Amino acid sequence: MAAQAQKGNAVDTARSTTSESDGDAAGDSAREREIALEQEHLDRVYVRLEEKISEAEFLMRDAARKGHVGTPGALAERDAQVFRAGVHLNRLNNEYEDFLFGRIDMLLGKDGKKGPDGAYTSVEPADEAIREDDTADIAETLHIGRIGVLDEDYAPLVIDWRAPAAAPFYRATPVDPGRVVRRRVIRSRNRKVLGVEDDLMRPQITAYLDGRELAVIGDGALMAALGRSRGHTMRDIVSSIQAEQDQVIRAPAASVTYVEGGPGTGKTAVALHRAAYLLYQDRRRYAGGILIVSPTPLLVAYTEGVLPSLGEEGQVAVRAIGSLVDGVEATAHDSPSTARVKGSYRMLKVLRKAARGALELGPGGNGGTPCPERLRVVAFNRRLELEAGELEQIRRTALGGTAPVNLLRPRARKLLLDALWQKSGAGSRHSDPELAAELRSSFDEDVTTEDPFVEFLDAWWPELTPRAVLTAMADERRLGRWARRVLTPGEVRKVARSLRRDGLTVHDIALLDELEAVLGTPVRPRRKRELDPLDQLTGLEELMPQREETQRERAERLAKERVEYAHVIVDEAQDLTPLQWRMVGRRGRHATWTVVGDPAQSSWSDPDEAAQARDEALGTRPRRRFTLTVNYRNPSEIAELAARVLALAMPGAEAPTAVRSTGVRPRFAVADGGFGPTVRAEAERQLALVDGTVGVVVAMNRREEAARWLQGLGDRVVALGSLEAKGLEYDATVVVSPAEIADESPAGLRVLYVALTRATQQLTVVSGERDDPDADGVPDLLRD
Ligand SMILES: Nc1ncnc2c1ncn2[C@@H]1O[C@H](COP(=O)(O)OP(=O)(O)OP(=O)(O)O)[C@@H](O)[C@H]1O
Repeated sequence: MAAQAQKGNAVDTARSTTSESDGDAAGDSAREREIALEQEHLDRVYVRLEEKISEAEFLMRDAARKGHVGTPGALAERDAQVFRAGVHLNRLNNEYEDFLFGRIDMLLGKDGKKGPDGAYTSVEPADEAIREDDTADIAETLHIGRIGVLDEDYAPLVIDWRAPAAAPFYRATPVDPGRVVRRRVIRSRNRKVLGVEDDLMRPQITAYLDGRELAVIGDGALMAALGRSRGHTMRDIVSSIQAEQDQVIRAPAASVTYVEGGPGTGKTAVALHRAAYLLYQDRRRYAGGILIVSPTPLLVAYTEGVLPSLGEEGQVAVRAIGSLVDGVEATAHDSPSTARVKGSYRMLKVLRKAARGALELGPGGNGGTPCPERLRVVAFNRRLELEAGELEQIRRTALGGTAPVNLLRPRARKLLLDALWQKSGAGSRHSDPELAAELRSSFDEDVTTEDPFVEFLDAWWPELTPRAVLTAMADERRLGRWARRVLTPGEVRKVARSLRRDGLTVHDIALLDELEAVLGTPVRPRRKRELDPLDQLTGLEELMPQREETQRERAERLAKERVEYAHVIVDEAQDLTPLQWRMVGRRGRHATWTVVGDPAQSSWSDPDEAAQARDEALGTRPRRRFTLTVNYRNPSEIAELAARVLALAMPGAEAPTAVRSTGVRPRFAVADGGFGPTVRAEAERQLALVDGTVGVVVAMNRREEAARWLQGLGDRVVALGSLEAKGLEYDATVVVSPAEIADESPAGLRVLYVALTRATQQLTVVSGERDDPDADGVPDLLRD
């Protein structure tokens, strides 16, 4: 269903002035003329791009033939634009709908200076740009696209969307238009221009381009974009970024950029576009990688296509919070009360004790070879022995302080040798210190080359893995010991029980990462990787006839090898637990940060504790704060209903302003008996009404049941647990039993707020008995 644009003041963009009406013949021919003009330009762009790819191919062949062409850095520098053009052209043919998507027509600037991309730099118009009779001439026209393209005379055919010259395309508003008179969004596919949508920034003047009055076509690009139906993946918003979003995307990368905004304000979209922008601004700096932390694998999958569509993927790792530790991937959730314990600061003490305590369990931590209770060796032809009590004392001394347990093994080994040396009595034989030292050293060699000593050490001070310690914590009695005076017996029971289950949960990943830090990894000699001079060229492999590794594969490999990043972007930051903040913080100790979130959507029950952890992870770096205020996802009818829950969840919090209205009010249905038939019927109804996707959101413990209710309805409909709905959106949603969702956890009302704000067009709320629906089916929690 097409959404109707609401001509309100909510959007920080121009409302369009339409100089034609639908079906009007003059209007149609104006549209066709404008489309033909843009087609001409697009054709020129493709001719130029093809020239550039030929250049790129030649260079590549040449580079491969010669084996090397200067230092990798210099090569990358010199040819980066050529390579990128080639890569983009390759993809353009297959993937990109809108390579060239924008245009701005501008007045004469205050001065005649041009920037490196060939565009005039002045933001404000010259005094004489507008004549007294409110007419003006267009002095400069810029086309905006996914990459910059210069013609043979170095004049800009297309400006990269991230270049400073493109900023007016996003920033200009009727209130503050700068030099922009008309902003145009161009829609194309397969090299064919399909349509144009214009917004007038200075509707009060009559502007001329080449002696002809400037045409204005269509109803505005934003509304067209918002009305489109949703698929299983997110689209980029590059052609309709709004001014307040653009401020965030282009904010300087220093320190911490902190962005808050309600549901649907574009936080995730902005975060992804910011990653692409930062890479464009300073590719060398971000060669250290950008990490985007996402709350769920579903959201990672949903947003996966955005960066490639912006021409970026190699240096950006998008990871779910449950996949941040290499080699493990967790998707299962703990119950809210268990998650609360596992994510809290209190676990730090428990983990430190567990890491030390697990040593006593011998190699494997749990059940394997038991920890030996005595050490017997022969040295200098004497039998020497250390008893359990002595060993215990040595262990305690070795463990003093806070150093990582695995790194203390050399210290423990030294203490053992000291004790054996003492027992041998050999120390008293020589008073000459040099001779004594020599004797000691041959004693040590004697002992340490003996198998029993080596075997003893391996069993008595094994190298512990985080996984082994976590497994050891699954024993309730043992965990009780390690958590004494920190967790209650009930909490110990819950944590131990959850660790006994198969597979790891999302919250276990932060425990593993913390244990990794507490245990430490002994340094092992690493094999040096040979440096291939061509290795640093992005996109190279796509042009080489025999590539060995795709860009994505290489990105994955680099991500695995990488421990820290140059920039960290945290999406849905309100949900990170203290331990998760510590885990993410370790990956960005020297990074700059972008943190986006909405406290009103937090599913974490102790926001103050999480805020403290966030502040610790981000350190004392100064914060630059932004607030996004416009909801681009929900029509006002849905946003109004959700705002009722917001008022309960966070009294006084302000909801973002919905930018459009569909005239379709949310629907209420009551399930008599079981939910299954009603939910299925409502989902079927939604499927008939919308072209895109339908999401059915239920309390977490009903997920599997809900999947069964929807069996056979096809892949346009999905069942989701309330926590999985985070960040996602659907054309239509069915929210099942608000009361169940709200009662799931202390943060349940905020989780319900998330569930109610997922739909772009239609929302149905299904109530059960527990929801206490009124005669209209409106559940208690959603009544005015
Ligand atoms: N400027 C824009 N032009 C077109 N679409 C936009 C724009 N800004 C946001 N959107 C669309 O609005 C929807 C919501 O955006 P996004 O998911 O980034 O919001 P969010 O703030 O992260 O929401 P939530 O907090 O609920 O997860 C997306 O479909 C996005 O593409």
